Amino acid sequence: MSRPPQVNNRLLVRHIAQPNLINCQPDTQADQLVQLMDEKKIGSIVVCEQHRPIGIVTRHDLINRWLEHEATATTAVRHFMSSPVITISEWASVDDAGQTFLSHKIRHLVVTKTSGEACGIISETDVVNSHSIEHDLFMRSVDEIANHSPIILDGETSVLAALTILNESNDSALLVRQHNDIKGILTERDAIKLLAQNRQHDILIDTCNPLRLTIEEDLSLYNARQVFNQHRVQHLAITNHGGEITGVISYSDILKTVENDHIDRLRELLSERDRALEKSQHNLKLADKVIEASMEAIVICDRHARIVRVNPSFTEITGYTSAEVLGQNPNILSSGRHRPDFYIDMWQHLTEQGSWQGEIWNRRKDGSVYPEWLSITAIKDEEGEISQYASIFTDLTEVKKSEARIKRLAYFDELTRLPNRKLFNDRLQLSLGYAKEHGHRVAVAYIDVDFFQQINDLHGHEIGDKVLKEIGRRIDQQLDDGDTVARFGGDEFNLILTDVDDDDSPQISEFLNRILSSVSQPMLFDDTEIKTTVSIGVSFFPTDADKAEALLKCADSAVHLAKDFGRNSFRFFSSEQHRMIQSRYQMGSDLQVAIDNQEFQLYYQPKVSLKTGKPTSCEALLRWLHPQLGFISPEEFIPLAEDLDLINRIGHYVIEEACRQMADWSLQGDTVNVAINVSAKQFQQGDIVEQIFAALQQHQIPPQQLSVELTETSFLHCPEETKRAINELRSQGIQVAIDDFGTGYSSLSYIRNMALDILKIDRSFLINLEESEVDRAIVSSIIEMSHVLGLQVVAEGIENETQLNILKGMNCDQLQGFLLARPMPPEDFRNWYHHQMNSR
Ligand SMILES: Nc1nc2c(ncn2[C@@H]2O[C@H](COP(=O)(O)O[C@H]3[C@@H](O)[C@H](n4cnc5c(=O)[nH]c(N)nc54)O[C@@H]3COP(=O)(O)O)[C@@H](O)[C@H]2O)c(=O)[nH]1
Repeated sequence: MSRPPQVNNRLLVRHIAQPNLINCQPDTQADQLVQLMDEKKIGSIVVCEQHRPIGIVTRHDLINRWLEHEATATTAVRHFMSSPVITISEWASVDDAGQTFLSHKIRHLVVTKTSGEACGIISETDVVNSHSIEHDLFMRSVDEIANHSPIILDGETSVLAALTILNESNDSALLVRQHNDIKGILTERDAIKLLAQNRQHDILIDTCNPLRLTIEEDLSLYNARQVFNQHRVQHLAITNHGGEITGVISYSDILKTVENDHIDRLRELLSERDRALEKSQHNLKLADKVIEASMEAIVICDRHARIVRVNPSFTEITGYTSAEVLGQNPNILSSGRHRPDFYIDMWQHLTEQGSWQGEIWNRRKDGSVYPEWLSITAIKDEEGEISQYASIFTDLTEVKKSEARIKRLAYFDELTRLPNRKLFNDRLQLSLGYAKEHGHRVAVAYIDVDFFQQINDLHGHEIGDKVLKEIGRRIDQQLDDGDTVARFGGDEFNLILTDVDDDDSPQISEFLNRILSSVSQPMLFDDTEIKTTVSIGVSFFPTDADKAEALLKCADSAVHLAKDFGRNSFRFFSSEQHRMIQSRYQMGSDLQVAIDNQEFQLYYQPKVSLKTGKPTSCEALLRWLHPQLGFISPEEFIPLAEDLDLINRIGHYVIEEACRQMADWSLQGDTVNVAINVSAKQFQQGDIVEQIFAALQQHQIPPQQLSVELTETSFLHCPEETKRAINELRSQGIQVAIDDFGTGYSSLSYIRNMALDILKIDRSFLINLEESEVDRAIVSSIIEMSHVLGLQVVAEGIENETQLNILKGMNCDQLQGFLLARPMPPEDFRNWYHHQMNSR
């Protein structure tokens, strides 16, 4: 049989128990017990059956029994013993024994072996004596605890009567008086002796036990105890300083006193223990709640790494219920992603350092692998041995997703999921580095969506976004491994092509044609069909540039070439373009100077009525006389001025000069109506209307003499501002014309909404008027529809009589073109005008 664990440094019952247990059989008679108790001078006898305690009889029980049932001295003890017997294991602590005494209100405990056999007895006194009570005994005097009102009986009292009185009282001794003096003492032990001698009936108490020994009442209990031990007595009478008997003190009173103190201390100890227990139970409950409610998964394992507890978050994360994992090793969660070394290191660290934490991949019940942040702590017991492992982990799946998203945002375009500018640049640098090392070529393409703004304006941004995504997808589909398509934002896409043979190889042209063809296929979003195209500009490393930024600039400039070519096409960057770019930069700075130096002039080109053949008005056309380069076409510098935000200053000159010229002609007696061109960007500035009204006012020109020509792009880029400006201009009598009709979006609904006066058909429709039936049909329709909308129609770019005759048949209102007159300086125009007005 294994020995119960020894409680460290704690006194055990077996250390203080009296081992020679006096016991008897259950059928032992009462009178035999009295003999035994008297003979052994003991206070109690244990009744055993097959060595197991089944009852107990004390001195007090026996006297009581004797007095009540005198005639039954032969009664077997089983009939009056106290049963069952409260026992205590020899391995229990003395404190536990003290607690048992208290809780059962008894004075003796039978000590048993682990087998249950009785092996000794322990009294409350033994427990008290086991503690260091000397100090307490010193601190108290006999006077403090003595019984100062003892039972005092006359010496003539019979023993039987005295015992009856004693038995009925709580006292264990009484004093005997003779002639007013205390002469003797009668105790329970004396009673047992008398019972044993069967003399209780025939004698008086004055003969029992003469008083031989007294102690003074101010004696310390420590000294009193020594007297008791020295004389082997249980009771003593006490005296005051005058030698007068003042009370009785018993040995057990002394012990009881200390015992009471001890019990008080024990009680305090117990209640402290209760409080601690309550607190720890409370803490346990709290810990329990925390574990249950924790958002983090918690796993508790025993010393053998077997799972003994998991919380609901564990089940939520792993999919395993508590019942499925209890008793299992946590390696049931292993994902297989870590090498065995990983786990070996982890356990080694855990054992040596007491904890481990880190990121680990585990597998859920459904087989999916997930990342978690795991902290394991080894918990040690009182002996310092690892008794448990507590693991806490959080699912990092969402964190990883966020990290991936942040990474994606940093390197990828959110809308199309294609690489963004940053990633594109990184990859381009890498590609160029590699190409330099190995003598390879790299192509960079700049892809711009044609008329994307119109898609947004017409169908809304949601569809616009879908179109961009689809274009990105279609381009991506055409790429080989190692190539990159990126979106920098807006409607721009960029390509890196790494496997390029030659700058103008059919291979790259075929590839670019595939992109053009793929993008131009119709797209269907819900019920909306969208058709769009792209323009592509391409530059090559190392031919065009050897740096990433320069290559992108070259591709950007080539895309303009593709757009000029009519869009839905690609163009390679050329050295001619390179020169043009250079000259464009130069022109930009020259333009600034031109504004300051007033290098501009206005030329005037007449418009003639088809019916009368007489001039109706003229169009003011801007000329820049460059000091070195001579005349520069507005087609060249107006877009540049728009790009450089110089158009407003230039436009202001045009308004001012046209009005000044009208005033000048007016002074000379000619009222000439003039049309000025207004760029879409001028509407964005916001004060175009004010500028016009101010100039008219300043030069005293009636508004009806002025008309404004604007292109369709003004409606597209800033429809609200344009509409407001048009309404204000028209409200003052200024006519508004839509220029170059047919080259842009050609929407008649715009024209109706904008409330215009004049529509100018672009000259591109007139070039092939004679040969092209389609063009004739288009022009004729435009004229007809314009008339329905109440608009005057001007056909521009008339260069020959055939065009003139065809337009006459179409009922066009006015004509403009080289056939009639080229744009002229003001003086020439005036001469021409006079000539025309005066001719027949
Ligand atoms: N925002 C401003 N734009 C202006 C201004 N002045 C001119 N422009 C625009 O520049 C473009 C080119 O103008 P220009 O070089 O002056 O060419 C005009 C005519 O010379 C040309 N034209 C006229 N008749 C014929 C012809 O029979 N054949 C032929 N090949 N060309 C011809 O057309 C231009 C006038 O076109 P339009 O304005 O569309 O009526 C041009 O777009 C101008 O609008 C300015 O001050 N501000």
